[in-house]
Amino acid sequence: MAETPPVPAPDNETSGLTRRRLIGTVGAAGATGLVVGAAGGAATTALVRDEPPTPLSAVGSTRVGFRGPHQAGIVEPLQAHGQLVAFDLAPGAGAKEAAALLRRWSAAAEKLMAGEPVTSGGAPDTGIALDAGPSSLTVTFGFGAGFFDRTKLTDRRPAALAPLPEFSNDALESGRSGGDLWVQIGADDALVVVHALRALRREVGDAARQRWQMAGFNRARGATDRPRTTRNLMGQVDGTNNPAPADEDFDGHVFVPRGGDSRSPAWMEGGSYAVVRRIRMLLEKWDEQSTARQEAVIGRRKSDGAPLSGGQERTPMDLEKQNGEGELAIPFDAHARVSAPETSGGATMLRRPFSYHDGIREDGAEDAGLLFIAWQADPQKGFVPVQRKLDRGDALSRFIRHEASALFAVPGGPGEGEYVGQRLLEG
Ligand SMILES: C=CC1=C(C)c2cc3[nH]c(cc4nc(cc5[nH]c(cc1n2)c(C)c5CCC(=O)O)C(CCC(=O)O)=C4C)c(C)c3C=C
Ligand SMILES: [Fe+2]
Repeated sequence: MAETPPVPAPDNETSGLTRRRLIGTVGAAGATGLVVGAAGGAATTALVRDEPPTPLSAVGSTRVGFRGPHQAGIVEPLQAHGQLVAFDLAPGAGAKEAAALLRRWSAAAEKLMAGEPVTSGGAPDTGIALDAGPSSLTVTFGFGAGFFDRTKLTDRRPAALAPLPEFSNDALESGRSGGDLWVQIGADDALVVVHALRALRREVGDAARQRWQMAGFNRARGATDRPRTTRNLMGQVDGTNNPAPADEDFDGHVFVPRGGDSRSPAWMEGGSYAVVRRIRMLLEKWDEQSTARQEAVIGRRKSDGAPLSGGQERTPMDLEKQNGEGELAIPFDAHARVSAPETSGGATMLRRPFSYHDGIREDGAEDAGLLFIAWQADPQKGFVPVQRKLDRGDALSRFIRHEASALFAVPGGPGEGEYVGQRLLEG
């Protein structure tokens, strides 16, 4: 079937992230690449809703390509649902078992991202997504530092994958940090995400054990009336000053260059490094602050994300501007000022987070915050210098706790006939 151009997803866009990986939309249920439930999608819908069936919308039919220079799930617009899962290789599993797992995972991910069912070792598809389209599903795979020891590929471990330094504000839980292997799953439908999660987990077999899992969400496509950057659970517009793929130096900031560089071997060409931080928001304390105080903490207006130096959301911050009292309009310790490349020696990362809300903790506080995911060509030129500065003097740090941390080398996207990580495991 000839694929139609992708349908824009205005309310999911973040800072002009393009949909360049989106290979198109597929037509109404029954079209190539879509799977209709055993009883027929139309009949099922009519039975449940007592109304005529609606055609598959852009939300369900948007499909992202699995193959390409970069893995999917880095530059695509934020999806409404996500699962982050880390695994450790099983005792006794080495490079051979890891390569077989990555081969199985890649085959499954390609089918899942096309909206197709996945059978596993003779077991039929679980059926969880049988009547859904691909729903912008992306599956992304990464390697933690321990992977290279367990597979005896230590000499191929990138220098850029060195452990992150400790920060004074960290309260990290080891059980929810680190991991040999990482899978990021995102889609605009929750069942599509869980379908992918279960299909990929079934492929693991004896090769690895799950270490941790985190579920997240963003605003759903169609939930707002015009293009907007997403909001986080503090109510802030979050993502405005992300680098955009159209920026001249975007690839240099986010992806490892052709042939690698001094801190990344050639097998990482087209790849990126994902810093994953589970950051709890102290929401009760945050809610006690006036809106003016909350805005001063970030340096931007809560209503529309405009900088406190004036203008609209996309107006560049004027870091010198003073208010009527002769104070800096964007305070000295405002989060947006402290983290900006202009004040951090040009350090740049692409932030692509999910929010999370896991209920109430034992101390009665909300267990909610941000699954912060930062993408960069080298963490030493992105996350690390910025977090060092934030750790020293960020007004936001009084309202957040970093509770889990991981760093993964995410290799480039697979070429035709390749599996993800093949250049590492067979190169
Ligand atoms: C080390 C990197 C960063 C961490 C950790 C971090 C946590 C964090 N941030 C917000 C909310 C906002 N951040 C904003 C901007 C912003 N944040 C970082 C880096 C980290 N944030 C950067 C590099 C920037 C961009 C700075 C710039 O160039 O202007 C904003 C403002 C809007 C925007 O540009 O996105 C908000 C809001 C939270 C809630 C949080 C931890 C929970
Ligand atoms: Fe931030």
